[in-house]
Amino acid sequence: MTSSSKRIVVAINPTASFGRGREVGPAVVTTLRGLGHEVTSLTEPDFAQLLDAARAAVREKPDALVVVGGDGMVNLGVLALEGSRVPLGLVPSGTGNDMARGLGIPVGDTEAAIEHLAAALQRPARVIDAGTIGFAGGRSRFACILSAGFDALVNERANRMTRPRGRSRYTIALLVELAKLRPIDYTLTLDGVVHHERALLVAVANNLSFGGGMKVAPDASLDDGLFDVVLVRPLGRLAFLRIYPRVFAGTHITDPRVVVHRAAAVRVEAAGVVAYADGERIAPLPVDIDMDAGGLRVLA
Ligand SMILES: Nc1ncnc2c1ncn2[C@@H]1O[C@H](COP(=O)(O)OP(=O)(O)OP(=O)(O)O)[C@@H](O)[C@H]1O
Repeated sequence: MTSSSKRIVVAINPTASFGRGREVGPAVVTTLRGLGHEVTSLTEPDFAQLLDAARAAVREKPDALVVVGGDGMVNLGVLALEGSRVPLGLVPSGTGNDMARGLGIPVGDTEAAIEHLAAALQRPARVIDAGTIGFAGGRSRFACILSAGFDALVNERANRMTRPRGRSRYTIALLVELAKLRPIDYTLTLDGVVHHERALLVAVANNLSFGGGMKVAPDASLDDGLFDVVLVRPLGRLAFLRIYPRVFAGTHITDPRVVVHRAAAVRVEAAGVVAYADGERIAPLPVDIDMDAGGLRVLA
């Protein structure tokens, strides 16, 4: 083994992106072993068992935990690494892959992503922020974006759909939900200040995009110790459809009905709304979100 050889745990979601990236996990393991690293490969029948296995592996203090999948697998990594200084590596093979986009990790080119990881393993890890989420009966963590409102409904619908594959699934889910568009009455507490807001969505963002490159919080920084809290105030369906394509470029935030706050502690309350984070279902509101500044080390 060379002096730069590392002990690496690779946690794989073979079902990411509807199983399209099934070969990515084995390719990561083979390539890293070929480079002389000592690799433990983890796959389990479901997310909960994989999280248990990853947590057990992290207790052995490996040099890195690498996740292979989409943002849900980033979420698994963030949960498994709570309280640990072990860095998180990522080879994206999911549908949205928004964390990889935010970190500058190649998306849609597995070979390039593995090369990027192999190079990052030889550098000090980058320190970024994470978020903690408190809700009735539990707590969780996230790295990308917590959303609660229209976008979460779209996410929920897109997750239930099996086709079309890729980003257009989100567009179709969006159009279906758009037909039922209703403003939500939120109570937001931002660093102790209470705001009552009628809005279509609230996104509490560490990373800038969700849904496969939709830059809902284009100015969000992964290491500024603050969340960008994006609100979209009520819009008619046509106005919403006009603004929607602008989210891919992030230019929607110039619309006066889009409001961005910055805060480190956020409470989101609204009746009958479920919070999603990193594309995973978290819990019905209310949720309390706290900044964990510098809480995550990443290989990027
Ligand atoms: N064997 C398994 N291991 C891990 N996760 C699994 C497994 N089977 C199903 N899943 C589910 O996969 C989801 C995570 O998928 P992931 O984020 O990796 O890919 P994706 O949804 O295609 O991508 P993205 O989140 O970037 O859109 C979780 O909700 C998890 O419950």
